[in-house]
Amino acid sequence: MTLQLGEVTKRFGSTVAVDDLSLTIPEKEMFGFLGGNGAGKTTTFRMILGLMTPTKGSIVWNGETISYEKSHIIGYLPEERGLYPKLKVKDQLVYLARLRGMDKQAALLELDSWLERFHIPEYKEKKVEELSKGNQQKIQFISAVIHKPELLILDEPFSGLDPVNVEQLKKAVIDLKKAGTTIVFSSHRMEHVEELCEHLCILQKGRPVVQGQLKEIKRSFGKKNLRIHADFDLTYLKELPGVVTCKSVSEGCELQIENEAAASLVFEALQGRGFVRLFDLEEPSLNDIFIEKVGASYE
Ligand SMILES: Nc1ncnc2c1ncn2[C@@H]1O[C@H](COP(=O)(O)OP(=O)(O)OP(=O)(O)O)[C@@H](O)[C@H]1O
Repeated sequence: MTLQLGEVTKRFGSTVAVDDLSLTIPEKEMFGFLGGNGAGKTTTFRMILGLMTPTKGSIVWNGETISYEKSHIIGYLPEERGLYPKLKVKDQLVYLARLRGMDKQAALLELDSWLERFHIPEYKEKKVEELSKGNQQKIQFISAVIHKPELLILDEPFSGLDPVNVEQLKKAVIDLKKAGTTIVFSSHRMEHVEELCEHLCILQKGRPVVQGQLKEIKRSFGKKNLRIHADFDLTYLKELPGVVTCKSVSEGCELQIENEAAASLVFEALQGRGFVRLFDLEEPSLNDIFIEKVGASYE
């Protein structure tokens, strides 16, 4: 049950929001869908949901073209939250669950279990407008998952939450994945994507600039980070072959290097100079990759 986008394009007048995008999202996986502001993420989500028709291309779930009629198999947490402020949590969630084919009793049971899980059972009888922003977001999350969708789309699910609530929601998302839900989520927080996703795509102006398995993306980036803490001046290291950048930090420096051979050269160059407290070679972070691939277009 993969989700396949084939050469999808969406134009708004002269703006090309999504440009010939082909993607395969593996089933039962968590897929990171990234990009700077205006890259085309939300537009892609709306097309997957059948809320917008692509100008060109196909979107296929489980071998069938996706349409609005299939919305009961999809769960969606939109970036712009959209609950009715005056309605009680219980009435609102039961209503939304029934729209997606659940009966009232099943919806209430599921709602109770989610409210318990998020430690907010007392909010069931409250109006949405009486809840804090973070708790409204939890309710909106429940509305996206109450009907146990096969495919879950989360647009910036962690924005606006405090660290404890981020962890709670992350755990819920991980459990849904373990239970077999295919999840696509967007985030501007690279560390969340690194933690949760095996595959990802970074969009820029509607086109993928990076796509594939996170491990492979990191390996093929062609640069690594080297952290050195030492009791002597390290600025001479920036002249060595294979050293791309050298940033001084309070305890030493952080180098971007081309490969492991460059790390060996740096290691040799440190010998006999003084005490080295840390020499740590790391894969590039997703943040490094994002900034290099997408950052250039901001300049
Ligand atoms: N309904 C619309 N009418 C006209 N242009 C639109 C419409 N929706 C989106 N766009 C344009 O399409 C492009 C992609 O927007 P989109 O909202 O998909 O980006 P995004 O990646 O979700 O951005 P962000 O991270 O800021 O939420 C932008 O240039 C936006 O202005």
